[in-house]
Amino acid sequence: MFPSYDIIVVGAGHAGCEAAAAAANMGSKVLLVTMNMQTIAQMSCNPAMGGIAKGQIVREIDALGGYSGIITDQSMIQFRMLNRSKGPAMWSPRTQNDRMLFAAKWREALEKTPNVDFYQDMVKGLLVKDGRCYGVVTGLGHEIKAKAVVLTNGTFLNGVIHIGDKQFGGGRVAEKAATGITEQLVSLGFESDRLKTGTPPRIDGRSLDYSKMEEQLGDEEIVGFSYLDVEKIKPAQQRSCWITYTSDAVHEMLRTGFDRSPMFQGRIQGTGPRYCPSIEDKINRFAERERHQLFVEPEGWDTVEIYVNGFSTSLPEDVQMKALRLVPGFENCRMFRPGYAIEYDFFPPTQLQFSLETKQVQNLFFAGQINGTTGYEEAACQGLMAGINAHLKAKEEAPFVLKRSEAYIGVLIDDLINKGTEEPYRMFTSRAEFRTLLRQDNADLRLTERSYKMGLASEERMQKVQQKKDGVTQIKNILKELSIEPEEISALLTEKSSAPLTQKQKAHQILLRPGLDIFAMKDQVPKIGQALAGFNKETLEQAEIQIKYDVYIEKENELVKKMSQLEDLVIPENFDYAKLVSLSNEARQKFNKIRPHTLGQASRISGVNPSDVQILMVYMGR
Ligand SMILES: Cc1cc2nc3c(=O)[nH]c(=O)nc-3n(C[C@H](O)[C@H](O)[C@H](O)COP(=O)(O)OP(=O)(O)OC[C@H]3O[C@@H](n4cnc5c(N)ncnc54)[C@H](O)[C@@H]3O)c2cc1C
Repeated sequence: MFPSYDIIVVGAGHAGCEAAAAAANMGSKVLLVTMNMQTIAQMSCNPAMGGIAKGQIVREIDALGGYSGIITDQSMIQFRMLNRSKGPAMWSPRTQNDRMLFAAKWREALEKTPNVDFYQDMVKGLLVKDGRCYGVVTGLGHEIKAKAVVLTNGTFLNGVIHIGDKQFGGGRVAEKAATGITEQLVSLGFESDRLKTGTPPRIDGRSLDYSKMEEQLGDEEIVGFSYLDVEKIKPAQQRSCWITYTSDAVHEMLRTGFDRSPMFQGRIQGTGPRYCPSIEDKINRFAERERHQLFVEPEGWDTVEIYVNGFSTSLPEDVQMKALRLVPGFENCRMFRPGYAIEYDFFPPTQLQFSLETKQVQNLFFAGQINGTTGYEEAACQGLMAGINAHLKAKEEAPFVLKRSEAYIGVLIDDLINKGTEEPYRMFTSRAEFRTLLRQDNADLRLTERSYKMGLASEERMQKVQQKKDGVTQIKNILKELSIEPEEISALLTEKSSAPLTQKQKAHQILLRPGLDIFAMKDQVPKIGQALAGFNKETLEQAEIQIKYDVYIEKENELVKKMSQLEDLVIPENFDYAKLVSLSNEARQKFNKIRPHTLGQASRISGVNPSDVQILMVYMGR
């Protein structure tokens, strides 16, 4: 019934969809097996993409030729560039999306991708022989063969849902849990563990009083995620979000449910996301806080359903409802669906190689929540990388690995593999040491060419990047050569409270002044306006960032060079750590388990001290 495939992707969540698209676009014949084809690219939690650090990841996925950026742009109902008041390293795009449109666009995009076949069934096990995976076995008993398999099971592996004292199996509410895979992998020597996450109740927007809330408008300019020209909504069409707050009364009401809370009664085994806690966790941990902010977010264009961001909970439904009705604007609210918590199996990611192939079983790749991460963006980027690497493995080519200095995706995978995770891992800008280099505005400059050379990013993408690169160089040269007389710019300098020029100065030098920007200079100084006519906004902005932040960028580049010296020191594959008696026990255990490839990698493993690295270095003759 089934031909033999190059790649089988198990699960059509954010990771699975990107994995299937990437492998297929590189030329592999792909089968996407998922339990329910109606839930392809389902947003399990809030209908939003991007945000701090996550926005950078979506831009990187797009730069590499993934679909998440395009689909997010096509389905957004609101756009905001967060952190605009800070330096560009911190700018992070974020969208509110139409949940159903997002999923529909993903399915459409996959159906239009040549080389992707679909099959709806639950994968119950893997075909493994001599330490190599060569296919899957489904619930209906089909054995389907492939050169490599990517597992992206999300929260479905032995998932258990909790609402108050009710508890039932499920991968998401109203969807079955997946069984069989964990048990088989454990029997093959994999370690698995439990994590948990939660989601808030969904409310009927017609029952809310928005006059009691603060309106949160979208930006006046919509930048979007994709570097391609994707048609987006007009700023005026955007839907607003709203802000309201909990209060002491709300907290008191929530506390009445603590005795039936799965979290406080110890009925949930897994660790939850520290940075995205449930409301009961927040009022418990931050008891001194009088109120917590709630974001009231529409779920789409044609629905009245509302997502109450910040009110994730697994308390009993009656308590959820009573507490919500004490929130300003929610006095008469009607509930569509209660909030719930879910716990599920994951596989500590220290069991993976940088390609996301497992160490124990060759040609088997893991991506997404199965690796202990949380978030659509974190899942999608792993899916993309696993899809690329599964394709490369099937073609017997070298893996594609991104360094920490090249992409947030590199930081994420490096963290997972070297540090593992004991709680759901999400990305933050603080996890990246080279933030000035890893900006959302330059992901295309950083990554597209590499992807193009590998056969993933399209010709169109590559041409756009080349144009941008050339344009930036030209703008920088123009500004370096263009002399501005004091009287030509005096009005602008006065307006910006900047000291007047005493003699002519190069435009490049003037742009370095705080408060001055390239667009004002272009608009108000005719000579500059003429010289820069013909460059688009994105290219001008890029040139400005590179000019203004040149010193910081250079500093980070220097640091990258220094750090890469350790990255170049390769540790022999079968290195015997038992020989190094002065290593700490913890370091020896971790080195044996993770088997770092370089001294750089060894230095980043959690529990390894600089002294351990020094011992290694001395032994290796440095
Ligand atoms: C209740 C809940 C709350 C969440 N809250 C947040 C949050 O607040 N913030 C946040 O950032 N993230 C949150 N998440 C996480 C976010 O949804 C996930 O990180 C993201 O969706 C993971 O993507 P994924 O592709 O790894 O898996 P998923 O999106 O879970 O997709 C898994 C896919 O695999 C399929 N599948 C599973 N097992 C099998 C099998 N054996 N055979 C065939 N198909 C299979 C499923 O049908 C599904 O299509 C939440 C998730 C849930 C469920």
